[in-house]
Amino acid sequence: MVLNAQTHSALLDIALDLSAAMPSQRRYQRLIETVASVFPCDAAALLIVQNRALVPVALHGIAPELIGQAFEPSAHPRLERIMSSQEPVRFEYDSDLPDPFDGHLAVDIERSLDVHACIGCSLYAEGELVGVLTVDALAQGAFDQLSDELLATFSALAAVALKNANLVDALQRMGQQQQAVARELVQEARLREGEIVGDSAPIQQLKDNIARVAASQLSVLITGETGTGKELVARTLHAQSSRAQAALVHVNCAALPESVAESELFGHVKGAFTGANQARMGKFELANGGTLFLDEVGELSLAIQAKLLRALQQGEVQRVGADANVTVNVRIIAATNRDLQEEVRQGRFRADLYHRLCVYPVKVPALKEHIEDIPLLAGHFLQQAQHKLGIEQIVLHPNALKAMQEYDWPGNVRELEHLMLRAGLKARQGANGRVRIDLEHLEIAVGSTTPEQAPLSNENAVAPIAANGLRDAVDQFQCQIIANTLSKNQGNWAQTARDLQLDRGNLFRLAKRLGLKD
Ligand SMILES: Nc1ncnc2c1ncn2[C@@H]1O[C@H](COP(=O)(O)OP(=O)(O)OP(=O)(O)O)[C@@H](O)[C@H]1O
Repeated sequence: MVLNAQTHSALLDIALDLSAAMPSQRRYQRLIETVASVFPCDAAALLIVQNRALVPVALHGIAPELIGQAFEPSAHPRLERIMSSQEPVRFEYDSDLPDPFDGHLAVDIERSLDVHACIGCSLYAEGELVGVLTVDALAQGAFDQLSDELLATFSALAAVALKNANLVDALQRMGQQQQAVARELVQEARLREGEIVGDSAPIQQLKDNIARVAASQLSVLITGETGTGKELVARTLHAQSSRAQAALVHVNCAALPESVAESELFGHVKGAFTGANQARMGKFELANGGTLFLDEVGELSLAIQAKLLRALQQGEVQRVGADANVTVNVRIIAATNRDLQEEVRQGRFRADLYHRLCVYPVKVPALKEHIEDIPLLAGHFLQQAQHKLGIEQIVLHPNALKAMQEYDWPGNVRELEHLMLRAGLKARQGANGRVRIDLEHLEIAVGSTTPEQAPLSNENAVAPIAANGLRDAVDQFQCQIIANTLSKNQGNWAQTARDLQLDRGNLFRLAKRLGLKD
């Protein structure tokens, strides 16, 4: 086959395009334009096989609205003929098989349809039929000089181009699907695990601080008012540390009665005391290789503080009743809402323990110090409320937001979290699907009255009978009472159960049924 310079450069163009990164549509159009520039034709079409039909993806000299339409081979005998042959098919100028593009060709070809030349090539890539290329010309015998060899060369290149574009499309689709799945997973993980929300300067500084110390093995003391997010900070710190794959063991020092504190922290051997029927690991051993989070560390008695200090100094623990020590490799993160330095001054906290714990102090700001994060935080908690309460969409009225920005937040972020859940519950009454939280749904009085001081209005006390009947109204009323009491008790379920004179297990079950608890 002897190629002239124009044909040679056209083939080269197609070959080069094969490896170039470009959108499929552009790849197809460049291919058909190259074909049209080499073949003495007035119209050309590139069609791909999709669900056994042929779909035009690039056209030259044919009405562009045909792109994307499906041509069933059974209804278009010329296309059927081309598809069933692996050689180029030349249709006689007077062939009585109808042209698939009848009525859509450029005007002058249309007029001479009965006397035009037409060739079709099936496009095979790796033995698979991927498409069809057709060329039409006004002039009778226009393609007589074209060799089958040249047609086959173009067809082979066109087939590979189609196959490539299909692959790229499929990969992109897969990529998009994977991205969507990944986005969902991230969203889910965020909702489950919790992330530090906020982009104010104090929160940014907090995040920087966490990132800085996470990679080290230093003991960290997290301080801040109640509900500011100290536990969340501890979890984030552990998750960003090299111990992230190991356990984060949480010890609530405030809930550790003196009598069992030593055994809880260091474990015991069988028979160490009455009722010790089995040996048991303490929290230190459980956290071996990981992180031990001593929450509310300021509540520990001086006696336990002494034992804790010894364990930290020696890197060893002794189970109650045991003779030998066990070596442990534990990173300590402690948290308190007390002013520990003041506690040291008052003789209630050991100075040496304080210095061991406070190698790297991290202070979590009170919510009133980063009030500019309220919109982000409120949005975050409303999204959670939306999930918990099965609401389609919750929006916040600007007046409600303004009131929240003027409020004092003595209970900090936890108070905001509970307020958003309660407001969602209230606003949901009688609404279907979409819910808007207005000022009236918030229990904060403008002028910084705390919720506890706000009078319990009739509306708060008794939920109106909802559209869904008494059962729904009772549920909503119970929800409201539990959420209110929980908020008053700063999220403490045991105290809430006591206040409501309910057994804790019964309260948990009820809260779960009402969607207040996971
Ligand atoms: N910046 C924040 N972004 C998202 N959620 C937050 C943030 N700060 C706190 N929270 C949420 O507020 C709630 C209270 O936080 P957390 O329990 O960590 O507070 P705390 O300071 O440990 O409280 P306490 O001193 O009473 O133990 C949690 O549900 C936590 O996920």
